[in-house]
This record gives sequence, C-alpha cells and structure tokens, in this order.
Amino acid sequence: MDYPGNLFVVSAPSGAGKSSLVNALMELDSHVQPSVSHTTRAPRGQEKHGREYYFVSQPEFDAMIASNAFVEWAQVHGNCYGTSRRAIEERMAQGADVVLEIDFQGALQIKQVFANAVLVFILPPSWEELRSRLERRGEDTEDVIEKRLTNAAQEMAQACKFDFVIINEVFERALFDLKSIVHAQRLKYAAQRCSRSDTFASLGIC
Ligand SMILES: Nc1nc2c(ncn2[C@@H]2O[C@H](COP(=O)(O)OP(=O)(O)O)[C@@H](O)[C@H]2O)c(=O)[nH]1
Ligand SMILES: Nc1ncnc2c1ncn2[C@@H]1O[C@H](COP(=O)(O)OP(=O)(O)O)[C@@H](O)[C@H]1O
Repeated sequence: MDYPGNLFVVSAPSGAGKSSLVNALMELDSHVQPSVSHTTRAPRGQEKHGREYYFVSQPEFDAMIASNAFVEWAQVHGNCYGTSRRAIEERMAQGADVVLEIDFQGALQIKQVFANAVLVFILPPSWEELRSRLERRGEDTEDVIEKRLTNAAQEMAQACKFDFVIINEVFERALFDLKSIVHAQRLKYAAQRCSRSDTFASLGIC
C-alpha cells in the first residue's frame, strides 16, 4: 500500500533564506519535492518559467482562481501567488514529501485543508541582517527592498502560529534544523505504519 507523502510549508519574510534552505534540503534529500507556484510577479535574475515559478498574467491568474485551480492563493508585496491543487495532490499521492515555499497567509490556508501539514517559519537573526541579505542578493530594486522590509514586520508577527520556527543565522545549523523537522515527521508516520496490527496478525507474530 502506498502511503501519502508529508506536506511541509516554509514561510519567511523576503531575504530570510527560505529558498536557499529549501533548495539545499532538496539537494540532500531526493524524496523532498518542491511545489512550483503560479505568480503574476515578473521573473527575477535567472528565474525560469516552470522552474522557480509559473509566470502568468493577471487574467490567467484570475481564471485559475475562478476555476478553483488553487488550493491556496494570496496577494503578497503587490503580486499574486498561488499553489495549484494538482501540483501537490499528485505528488503526495505518489508518496513524495512536498515542500511549499509560501507566505503566512497561504500557510494558514493550507493548514485548514491539510491538518497534518507541518508549518515552518524561518526568521533572520536581525533586521540589519535581513536588509543586508536583500541588498547582497541584488535581485530587487531599492523600492522593492523597502516594501518587503515594511511587510516583514507583519509577516514575522505570524511566526507564533507556525509549528516550528528556525532562526537562520548560521546556514548549516538552520539546514540541520530543517532536515530534523522533515525526518521527525517521517518517523512519526513510519512508526504508525509499523504498528499496523493487521499486518502483525496476518504474519502470525506478536
Ligand atoms: N500564498 C502564497 N505565497 C507564495 C507562493 N509562492 C511564493 N509565495 C510567497 O510570496 C512572497 C514573495 O515571493 P518572491 O517574490 O519569490 O520573493 P522572495 O520571498 O524574496 O523569494 C514570499 O513570501 C513567498 O513565500 C504561493 O504559491 N502562495
Ligand atoms: N544563513 C545565512 N547567512 C548569510 N546569508 C544567507 C543565509 N541564508 C541565506 N542567505 C543569503 O541571503 C539572501 C536571501 O536568501 P533567499 O534564500 O533568497 O531568501 P528568501 O527566499 O527567504 O527571500 C541570498 O543571497 C542567500 O544566499
């Protein structure tokens, strides 16, 4: 019997390091698969349609809302972002662990639909470091950086609603913490599977 995969949600203010951590996790663990969101934001830097995001127009995005194609969507920093239902349900049904990198609004919507979803919030070690990472990343204009820093206060205030909070100060430590959360969730369900008494009975053991 195939067992559905786990669902993890990673949220953070822009610049806190969520993309870096999720990408590093997926390089270490092939069982973890990303969910590629749809967005009306324009591509940044080397971003590619279908890799970081499906970049769509506002009318296309609105049509997906109208056809109930999103399991969650939200307006973030003036752009629309959404997770397609199909993107995650197919992968989870195949037993993959799916990671959503979405904002706190989407995370709380996901928890309503998937009660077992594990919500993880990534915090920067300080405001100064958050600003410095956005500036060093060099992918946003000064105006966009200011808007994202302004929004960060409201976003970080939501951290207490998440199952886990990771302070991304030393990258390797934060990655270890994220890996530990994923492994702990797997163990939790593996233990439940191992305790399937019907299997024990059919094998005639204990
Ligand atoms: N609700 C929701 N938020 C999303 C989705 N995809 C990305 N986001 C969030 O939108 C915000 C902006 O993402 P992005 O433009 O890639 O900027 P970044 O945070 O600097 O990487 C971040 O908080 C993302 O987590 C989605 O499908 N749904
Ligand atoms: N622990 C860390 N220490 C220093 N720089 C970091 C750390 N984590 C991420 N960064 C850098 O900060 C910038 C923002 O990281 P990113 O993953 O794009 O954040 P987000 O996806 O949350 O917007 C990137 O240049 C990344 O390399």
